[in-house]
Amino acid sequence: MAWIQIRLNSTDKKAEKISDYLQEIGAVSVTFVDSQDTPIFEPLPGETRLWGNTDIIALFDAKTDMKQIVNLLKNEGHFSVDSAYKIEQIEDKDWEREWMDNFHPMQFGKRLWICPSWREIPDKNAVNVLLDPGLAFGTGTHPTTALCLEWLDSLDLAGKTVIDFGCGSGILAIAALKLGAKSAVGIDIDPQAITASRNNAEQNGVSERLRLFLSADTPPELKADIVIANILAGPLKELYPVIDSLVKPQGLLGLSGILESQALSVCDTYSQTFFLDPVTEREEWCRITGKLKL
Ligand SMILES: C[S@@+](CC[C@H](N)C(=O)[O-])C[C@H]1O[C@@H](n2cnc3c(N)ncnc32)[C@H](O)[C@@H]1O
Repeated sequence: MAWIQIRLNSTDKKAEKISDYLQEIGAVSVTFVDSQDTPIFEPLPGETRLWGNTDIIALFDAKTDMKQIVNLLKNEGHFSVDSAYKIEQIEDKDWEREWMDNFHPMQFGKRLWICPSWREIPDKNAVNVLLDPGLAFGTGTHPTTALCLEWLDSLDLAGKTVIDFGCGSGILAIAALKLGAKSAVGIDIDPQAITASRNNAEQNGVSERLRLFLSADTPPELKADIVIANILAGPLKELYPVIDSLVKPQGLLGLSGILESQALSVCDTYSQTFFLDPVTEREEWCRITGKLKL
C-alpha cells in the first residue's frame, strides 16, 4: 500500500498546533523530527530556517488531494504562501521505519507506560501497554490521548467495567484493563479501529476481557462504571444522550478531544446530568471529567 507524505518545517512552539490541525484534516500519523540533529532532513531548496527546529512529517492516504491539504494549511495560517514543503509518495515499509525511529516508551501518570514492541521496557514493574503505531488513532503522542491515559491511571479501576467510546487503536480500553478493570467495551464507527483494537488487545493479553462493537451494533442495554470518550467537541455534544445512557448510576465520565475554547459549551451540555470536576488543560486541549448525579 502506498501513502503520501508531506513534510514541512516549523518553530517548536507552533509544531503541536500544526500537528493537531493535520490530524483534524485527515493525517493518519504525524511525526516530529528535530531538524537540527538529522542531516537527512536538510533545509529544502528555498527554505530559510530562522529558528532551526522541527520538521513535521504527516502521512495521508494515497488518494488524498494534497493540493487541498496545502491550501487548508495556508488558509489556516499554518504556513505562508512561499513556505517550502515537500510532498512524496512512500511505501508502507518506509513509513514504518520512520515511525520506529521516532516512537519511544512514554509514561502517563504514576503507573502506566505505553511502549512500542521493538523498544526495551523501561520499568518492568510498571503497568506496560505494548502498542505499535498503526492506522487507527491512539498512540499516546496526542495530548488528548495523554489526558485520558493520565485520568485512567489516577483511578482505582479494580473490578470496574469501562466503555471506551471512539476506541481508535483501543489504547484507552487496553490501558484500563491493564490497570485492573474487570472488563471493557470498545466502540467505534470505523471498522479499521475495531480491527486495530482487537489486534492490540491480543498483543497485550487482554482480548478475553475486551468486547468490541461498531457503533451501529452496540447492545441497547450497555452500561459501565466508567465511560471515556476522546472524540471531538461537536460529536460529544451530539452524542450526549447516547454517552449519558452508557454510564451506570454514580458512574464516572471522562471526555477529551475538546479545545479550550469549546470546553464551556461541552460542560453546559454534560452538567445537566453530571457533577463535573474542574477542567484539565494541555496544549489547547481539555479533559472534562465528572460523576453521574443519579
Ligand atoms: C481521536 S480518536 C481517539 C482514539 C483513542 N480512543 C484515543 O484516545 O487515542 C477518535 C475515535 O473516535 C471515532 N469516532 C468518531 N466519531 C464517532 C462516533 N460517532 N461514534 C463512535 N466512534 C466515533 C473515530 O473513528 C476515532 O477512532
